Amino acid sequence: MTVALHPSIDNGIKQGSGNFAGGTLVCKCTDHPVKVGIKGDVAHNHACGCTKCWKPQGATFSVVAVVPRQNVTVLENGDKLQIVDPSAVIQRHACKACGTHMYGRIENKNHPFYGLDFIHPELFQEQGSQAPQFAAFVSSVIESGVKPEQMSGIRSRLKEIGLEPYDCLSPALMDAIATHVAKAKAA
Ligand SMILES: N[C@@H](CCC(=O)N[C@@H](CSCO)C(=O)NCC(=O)O)C(=O)O
Ligand SMILES: [Zn+2]
Ligand SMILES: [Zn+2]
Repeated sequence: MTVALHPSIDNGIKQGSGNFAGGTLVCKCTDHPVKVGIKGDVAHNHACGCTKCWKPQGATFSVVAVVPRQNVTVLENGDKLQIVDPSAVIQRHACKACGTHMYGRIENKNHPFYGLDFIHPELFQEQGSQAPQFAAFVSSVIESGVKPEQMSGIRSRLKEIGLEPYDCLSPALMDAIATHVAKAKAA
């Protein structure tokens, strides 16, 4: 049986259009859904195995990407949003009614990723945003109950669909973090 990762990638990765102009993220509520507008395409889209990122029912991974924070606007029913964990680095604004995370914001101005918000592209009403590029925090799925002996099958399946598995972030993002830290130390 094929390992289930996340419904938006289990049947293969659908490539983005390359010219996605942005769209609207919609939560799972049938009544008064929260709507968040996103300008432009997402970047660094990835499957994330960490325990903190929102996953749809039954999924082992989340699919999460970043956008500049100035490109994110709450359009409708923002009164339903609440911060899941105010002490987390990424403050995830979730719908109180259905639990869907609409955007995650970093408020610490010294953080390497300050200025970027984390969003879940599967919530776009529109098609064509950037496809997932890699898988991050893969070993962390064990913290959500996956058995260590299942990891080999999970990593193989990620590679099969074209997502290189990493146990932290991708080399490009880890390099960006290290560059930020090195510059801060030098200053
Ligand atoms: N093993 C932990 C890892 C959690 C973690 O560090 N997650 C990352 C990636 S989230 C999107 O890629 C992170 O930056 N978290 C900061 C935060 O969540 O505030 C676990 O699984 O919980
Ligand atoms: Zn909702
Ligand atoms: Zn995560």
